[in-house]
Amino acid sequence: MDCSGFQLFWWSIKLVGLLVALLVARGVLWLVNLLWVAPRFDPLRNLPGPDASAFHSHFCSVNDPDITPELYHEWTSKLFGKTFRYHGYGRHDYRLMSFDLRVVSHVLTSPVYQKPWQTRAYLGRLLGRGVFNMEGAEHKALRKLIGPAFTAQAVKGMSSIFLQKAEELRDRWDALVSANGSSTATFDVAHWISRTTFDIFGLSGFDYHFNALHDESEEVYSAYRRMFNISDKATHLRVLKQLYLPIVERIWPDRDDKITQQCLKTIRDCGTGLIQAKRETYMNEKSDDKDILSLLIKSNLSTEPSNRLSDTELLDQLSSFLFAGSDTTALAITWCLHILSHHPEIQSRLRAELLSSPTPDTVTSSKRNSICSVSSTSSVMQADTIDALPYLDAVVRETLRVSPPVHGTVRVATVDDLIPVSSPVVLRNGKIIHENEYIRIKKGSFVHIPVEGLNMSEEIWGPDARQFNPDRWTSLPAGATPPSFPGLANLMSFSFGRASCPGYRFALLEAKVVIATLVTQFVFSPVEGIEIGKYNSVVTRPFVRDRLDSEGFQLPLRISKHTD
Ligand code: HEM
Repeated sequence: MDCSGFQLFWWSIKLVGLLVALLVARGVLWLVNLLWVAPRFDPLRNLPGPDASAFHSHFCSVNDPDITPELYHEWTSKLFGKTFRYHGYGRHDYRLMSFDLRVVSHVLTSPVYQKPWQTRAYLGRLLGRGVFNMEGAEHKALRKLIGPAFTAQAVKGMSSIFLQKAEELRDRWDALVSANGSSTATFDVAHWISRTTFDIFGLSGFDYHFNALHDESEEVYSAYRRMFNISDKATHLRVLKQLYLPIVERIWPDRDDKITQQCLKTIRDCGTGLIQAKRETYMNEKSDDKDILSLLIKSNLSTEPSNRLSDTELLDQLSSFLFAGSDTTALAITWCLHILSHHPEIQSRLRAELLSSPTPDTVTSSKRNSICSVSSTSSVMQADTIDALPYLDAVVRETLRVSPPVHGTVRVATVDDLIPVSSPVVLRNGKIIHENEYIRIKKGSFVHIPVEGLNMSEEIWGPDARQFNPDRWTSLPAGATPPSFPGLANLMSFSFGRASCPGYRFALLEAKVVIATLVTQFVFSPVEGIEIGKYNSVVTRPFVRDRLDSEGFQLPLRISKHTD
């Protein structure tokens, strides 16, 4: 190497060194700002709340269903009041949590608060440009477009599917219970109910037969199931990799990434064909199909062409509804049977109401094969009868109150904001924020909405808030009724505001129909020698204590035929 070549080499080394040093310095500055500087100016710092050491997180506590009812009670009524902050990923990470409905309403209704980009990006990988992935004007337009698919009328139009599948499940269980000449059997009801709600959504969502109750090998069903299972079991590290290093998944996909891609392809191939066929039928015959996809296609075609969704986007909505509505409703039904098994007197009273209610002629199965062919007034009447039963309604709502399938949700402030409070907040420096004054929150701060906590707040529901008592629904305290309590269906379980659950009527009717069909036929009791625990991921699932790792999520129950 001659002298000038050596100098060039030497300068290159220096330049690279300088760049590395600058990058390291930037990283160090970023860390110093994140861990020490920014937290000092975070207005949430002054709020009351539990303390933590440098890398201590309260995530484990606020996500542990074994302790949250007691913990929230202690935090709100004894230690911090209704509005406080806790620590997310360490002491520097202040997060707001509130049981003050004015604060909660502000956060859930103001456009300032959005679903965190992490949630949207993660779900976007699986569900594409679905409703979960959208925010702002785009989200608002989409909610308007999907509205017609979830009206009370539209949901009633699907009731024959709910009845048909509930009866199919009842018959499958009947066979299990009667096997070997017995009249009692013990099995995992959670998985059976999940198969049922998948089937129901296949028919009422896309007019598609998953046939999961019959067997679980249908390819689109398997694709959804495998994909959702992978996402449900994803470790923290895996989620972080997918969010912050998505390129790794593209260049070097692991087994789960490959399976997810295959599943997405299967779903897209089938879904695109379905959408094209439905659209053609609608354009040619103005068909009267009542499944959600048909209603979406109609709504889409009657929207301004510039605002219409593409076929892929339509399919992404359907996948999002399936993701949001299938396991949630299955869990509502599953938790209800679990609770009834522990409250035999409530179970008997419910059964008595169901057996004494007038039922119109049942609809023959052939009429119910596809929602498109259903013109059955009697199934709507039957669903209407079921829907109107007061004790069933109270049992279902009370289950959703004490065991909400979605235990909480999170929003992030997109700009600095002032949040009005209705209960005083005593700051750490002794200053008081009075009613109708504001707490400050800075852009980027996370707000945790404690769905389960609000459902069990003594302040809202009275001193027996943490007990299962369906009778409370005949005379709710003033604080638990509108306008004081804004939750959909009088619960926080479906949230409320801009991104509340559009499927709540669907879920309530589906749950009632399935529970009514099962409880008239069977008696549910707990399995001796095991204890059922709750596990919070995005949803709250049941498991047998000490057997989660070996056997996964399940809810075994002892089921016998009702004979009286
Ligand atoms: C018992 C059953 C159900 C429960 C407990 C439930 C609960 C919820 C909750 C709490 C949210 C708000 C999440 C958030 O704010 O981050 C939500 C959103 C949503 N739910 Fe449900 N849901 C249920 C059933 C359904 C059904 C049956 C469907 C559709 C058929 C559905 C579709 C959706 C959709 C699309 C969203 C997103 C709304 C948006 O982002 O604008 N859900 N659900």
